[in-house]
Amino acid sequence: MSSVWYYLNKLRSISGKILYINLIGMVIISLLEGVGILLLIPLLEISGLLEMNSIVESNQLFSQFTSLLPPSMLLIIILTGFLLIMAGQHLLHRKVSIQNVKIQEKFGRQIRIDLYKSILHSNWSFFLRKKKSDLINSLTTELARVIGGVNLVLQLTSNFIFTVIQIGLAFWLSAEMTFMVVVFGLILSFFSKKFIIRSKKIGSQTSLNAQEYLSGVTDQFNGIKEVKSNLLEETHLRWIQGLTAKMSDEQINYIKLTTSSQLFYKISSACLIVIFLYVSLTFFTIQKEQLLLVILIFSRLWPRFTSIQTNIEKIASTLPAFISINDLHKECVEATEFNGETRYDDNEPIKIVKSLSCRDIAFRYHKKNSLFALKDIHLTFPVNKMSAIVGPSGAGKSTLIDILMGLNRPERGEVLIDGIPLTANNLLSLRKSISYVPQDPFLFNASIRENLQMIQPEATDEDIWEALQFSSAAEFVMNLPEGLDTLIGDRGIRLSGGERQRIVLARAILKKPSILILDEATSALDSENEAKIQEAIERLKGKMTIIVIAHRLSTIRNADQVIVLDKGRVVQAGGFNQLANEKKSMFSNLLEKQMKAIP
Ligand SMILES: Nc1ncnc2c1ncn2[C@@H]1O[C@H](COP(=O)(O)OP(=O)(O)OP(=O)(O)O)[C@@H](O)[C@H]1O
Repeated sequence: MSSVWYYLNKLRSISGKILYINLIGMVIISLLEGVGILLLIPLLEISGLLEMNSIVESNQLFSQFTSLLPPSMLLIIILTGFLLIMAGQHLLHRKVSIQNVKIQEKFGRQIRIDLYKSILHSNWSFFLRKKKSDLINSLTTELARVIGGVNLVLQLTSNFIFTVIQIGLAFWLSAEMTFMVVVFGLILSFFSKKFIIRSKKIGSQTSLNAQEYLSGVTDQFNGIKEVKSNLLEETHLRWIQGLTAKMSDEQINYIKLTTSSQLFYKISSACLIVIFLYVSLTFFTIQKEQLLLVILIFSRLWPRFTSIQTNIEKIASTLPAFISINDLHKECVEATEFNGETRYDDNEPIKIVKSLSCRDIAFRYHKKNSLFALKDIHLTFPVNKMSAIVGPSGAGKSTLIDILMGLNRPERGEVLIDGIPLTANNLLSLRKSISYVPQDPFLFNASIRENLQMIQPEATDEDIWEALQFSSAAEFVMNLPEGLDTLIGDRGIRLSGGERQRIVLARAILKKPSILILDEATSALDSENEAKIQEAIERLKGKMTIIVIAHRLSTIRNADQVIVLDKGRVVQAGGFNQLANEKKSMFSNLLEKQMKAIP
């Protein structure tokens, strides 16, 4: 329940005093409804159906009131009063309902933003641990269940207020009878605990199924080429048939559960009325007028008991979503990269004067696992020089880059910027001065211009064309149907791997970084384009610090230094020719293999 309290508190702080005003509105609506029913008393008296003075002592109030009115006007006055009270109640009800939706929307929007923000601000190791589809599921399905759950709590509160007021009115009419019904209601709610527990269990299953569904569908569409080329359609169809059957069963079980709890309540209410009538007529010599009124009130009250029960069951089924969203939120807070006051715009890019370096760095992805992805790393990346990192697959090249960018924190040792350790204080500034081109470049579903301006919103067309020219992308962009305004990605035209890489490179250059990091940036290029990018990088040399991860050693011939990694350690470092001449070394081996591979 602590997760529910957490979100109720949030609701309170997000909505402010309007929440309490609305709760008071609900109380007034319930009171007006009660008064409306009480007005039936003088009506029934006038109609001669009942003799009201005989009902309860408190009704003498009505008699005193009605005796003040002229008898000929009595019916009209009471009917007008009834009409005004009902109209007032419905008008207020409308206002409160609209206000409720406003409160719910504001709350829903705010917690969506808060969760999204805390996910975005989490550190890189959080993203390495988490499945993308689970995060999407949390931000969509689970969050919607939490918002729905909070709305249910609001409904429960209004039901509760209504019920308490109605009980109060019923007490006024007959304390013994009301006491009996309330005791009966409490006994029933004790027995209906098992429905609530089962609801929570079904709710947990709902969460698991939704997670499995989204994760499976995302994986399969991401790998649709493998699915089609390996004829895996049938296997995946069987998976979805199995999972959807499980989801249907779970929904049917939930409906069975809620309908049986309602059945339980309805049969119990029939029993209650029978017992009530029997006890009243046999032991309490109750008058028929009083009986009629109490039945009138309880016929309105009892459905409220049932809906309180249904509300609690529904809330129980959303509890697992509350717990999972709350846990995710806590995990994000623990994994926050920067503290809450950090303003992204306030940090200027860092100006490196001498070098970026690593001092005695060691890093493991899993602390329990003794395997070090990097160990004993002492390196210096001189400013405005080009450094290349090479090594076999799994050597730790990408891990080293992630540490340099401050995405991963070393377990031992530190990254130094001109001798100053990289900490949370200068991390943002460092990131602002870096442009990174990943192995698998990502482009948004937008035009080429938007994709480039995303990183540098104030870039002019001239800047964009210059960057495209630089990355050898200008020619093919010019030939696209709408030039810079051509849509790319899923909804636009498809670009080849090489074209995508050149656009992403142009985007990186547009930022005018002081450090350019290229992770296999030329891997998807043909030799002609690769040569063009080589020329471009040559042009950049001396203007910015360039760090390149390269598999194709031909691309790093002109690097100022080459660092060779193997099994997480630096095994060689020096100039290209110097390393190539070190016989029987890792570098000369790699070089030899590549020479042989070229026909
Ligand atoms: N998220 C991760 N969780 C656990 N281990 C990881 C993770 N990422 C990488 N590793 C491990 O760390 C080691 C270094 O991986 P890294 O990706 O840095 O190598 P690499 O030299 O960049 O390889 P490649 O050239 O194939 O991209 C490998 O043993 C790899 O299995």
